[in-house]
Amino acid sequence: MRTIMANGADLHVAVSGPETGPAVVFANSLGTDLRVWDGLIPHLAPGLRLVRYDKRGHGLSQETPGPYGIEMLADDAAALIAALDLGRAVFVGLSIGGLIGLSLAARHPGLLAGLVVSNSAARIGDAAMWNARIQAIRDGGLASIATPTMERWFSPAFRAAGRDAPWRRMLARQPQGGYVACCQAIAGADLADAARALDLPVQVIAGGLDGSTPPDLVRATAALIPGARFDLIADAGHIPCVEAPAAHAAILNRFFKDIGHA
Ligand SMILES: O=C(O)CC1=CCC(=O)O1
Repeated sequence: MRTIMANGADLHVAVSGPETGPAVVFANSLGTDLRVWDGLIPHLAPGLRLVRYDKRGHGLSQETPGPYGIEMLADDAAALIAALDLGRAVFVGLSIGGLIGLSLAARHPGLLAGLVVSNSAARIGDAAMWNARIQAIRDGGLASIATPTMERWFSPAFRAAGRDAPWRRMLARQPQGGYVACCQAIAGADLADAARALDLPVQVIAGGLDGSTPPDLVRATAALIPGARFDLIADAGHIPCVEAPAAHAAILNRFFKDIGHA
């Protein structure tokens, strides 16, 4: 177990692969921790230096008092990349991780060789939606929102097979204050202008059965980003690294190869 002090928060990280390999940093979604990438890692091309981390207020990372902002979470990621001396990394962001990636690319372009925005958008939901979710959590805790969350995260087939059960437990065990603080960060984030101004290779990925960031929303964000590629994983929900890890990794491997990050 390793933690790194980054931008005033002690962040839990998992680092693997050769020290000199091109670096890839993975930022996971709201209500998950870095284990969300476990099934994807074996499908990735060899030789990469892989860095997974729990964002502030999630997993084993420090839960500092909220509210958080996307810029703060992006600066956390920048501090982590600098502390690990990764050079120019590819940042792979899932959902709120994608918002963090868009902000990171805008605020710290020199740190990145490329960006993957997976199951995310320049703007996710609106303030009323996030405030209602925060209120529901304050009233009933994270377990009380687990069923509708699983319906947004995973396809009907995945849930019918009971494969959502461990992820339901993962959601319920996240620090409640950290989850709420990240909801506040998402509610305040609109990265459309940042997306339009990006000047780096970008891969955007959507899940055909995503109930949180539906494919049309993700595609619309891809259309904002100059030169961005877009791919759809038709039979996956919001978390394709869990539900369709081989398909998710295949898109990442092709992107890394095409931009010479391999
Ligand atoms: O709706 C959800 O719970 C999924 C989600 C939205 C932003 C994020 O990171 O995850």
